[in-house]
Amino acid sequence: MTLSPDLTDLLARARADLRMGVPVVLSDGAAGTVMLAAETVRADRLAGLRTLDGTPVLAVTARRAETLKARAYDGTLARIEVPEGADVAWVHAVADPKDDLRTPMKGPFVTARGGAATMHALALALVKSARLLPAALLADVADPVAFAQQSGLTCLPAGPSRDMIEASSPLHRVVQARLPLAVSEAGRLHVFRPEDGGEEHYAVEIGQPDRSAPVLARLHSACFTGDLMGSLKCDCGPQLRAALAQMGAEGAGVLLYLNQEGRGIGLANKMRAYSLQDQGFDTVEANHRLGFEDDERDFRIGAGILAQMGFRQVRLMTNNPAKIEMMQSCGINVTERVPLKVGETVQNRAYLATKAAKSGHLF
Ligand SMILES: Nc1nc2c(ncn2[C@@H]2O[C@H](COP(=O)(O)OP(=O)(O)OP(=O)(O)O)[C@@H](O)[C@H]2O)c(=O)[nH]1
Ligand SMILES: [Zn+2]
Repeated sequence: MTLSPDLTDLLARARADLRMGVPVVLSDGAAGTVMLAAETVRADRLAGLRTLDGTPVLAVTARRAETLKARAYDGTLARIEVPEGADVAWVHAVADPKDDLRTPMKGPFVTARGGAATMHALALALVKSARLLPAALLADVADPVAFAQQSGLTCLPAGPSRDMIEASSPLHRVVQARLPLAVSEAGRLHVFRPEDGGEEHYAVEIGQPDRSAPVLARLHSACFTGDLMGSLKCDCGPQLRAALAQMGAEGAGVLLYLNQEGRGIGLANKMRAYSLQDQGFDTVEANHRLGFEDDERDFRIGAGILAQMGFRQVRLMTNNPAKIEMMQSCGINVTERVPLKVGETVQNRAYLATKAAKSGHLF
């Protein structure tokens, strides 16, 4: 039926539900699971989860499990059994590292071994894509489709949903218009929107770059604190302005403003990482303690936008070799790396040094 939501719509709904604390049902034919985001779970919903067929488990990433000293038998994740008396505060304390140093002895945790962890991996991919803490509560349910219908919950087919989350949703240009800028009056802004209702991304085109020659390009990831607030903790704001200035001076270029705040974890999680940095952890350690990888960005998004705009060769303004590798593997030829070394401050010196030492940044 064409009026019914398709899988893309259901995924967008599921993300919104999880952010509100509403459960989502994952179905694999006859078997199924009800999931909740650990960050937004409420006491009544946790109690509801306990009335289902299976004992609830809290799925966390292997990164978070490492900090918690919980055994991760499933490779990239661990299924922590939720003890009988555990309440919402227990769930939050396991998922969120903010009080780890004050209360280091959270365990011991019992983690599940054997059996499939496919649903758990999907649940973690979903909460991550909803920009929540990477932890989810799950409990089995016998007839998932009927249960979802009775309870008015969004029901996702597990296999195809995972593929779609990992493939990242196709982007379409919705509008473009002239945007005179301080660096160049010949500016244009293009807005790209993903089919799954996720974050929009923008491209600022300066002048009329020749599509048959390498274009001066910058893939800039959103940084609310650095780009807009003038934060001294990173170099993003100066990098953004320096890139635009160089494009203005050369008369042509393209800057992608990708809404991948906090290297893809979202602003709330980035602020959690900042809070951990105030406890003494560096930028990479903070991400790991939260349960994320160092960098959760999907650079295929940027490559896809460049290709849609007709750019196949770039002179890429970056200090990050991973961006160059990703562009090349996505079919964008990086003919030259243009260094972007600006904005070092007393406050961001250690941050930049960590990026050089642990993430291979070139300074
Ligand atoms: N998780 C996390 N994200 C951060 C932190 N500091 C800055 N960011 C984010 O890091 C990203 C920086 O993006 P970019 O400047 O495009 O990328 P880069 O990897 O530094 O590479 P180049 O700037 O191209 O050399 C932005 O999304 C910021 O919001 C931090 O301490 N933790
Ligand atoms: Zn920044």
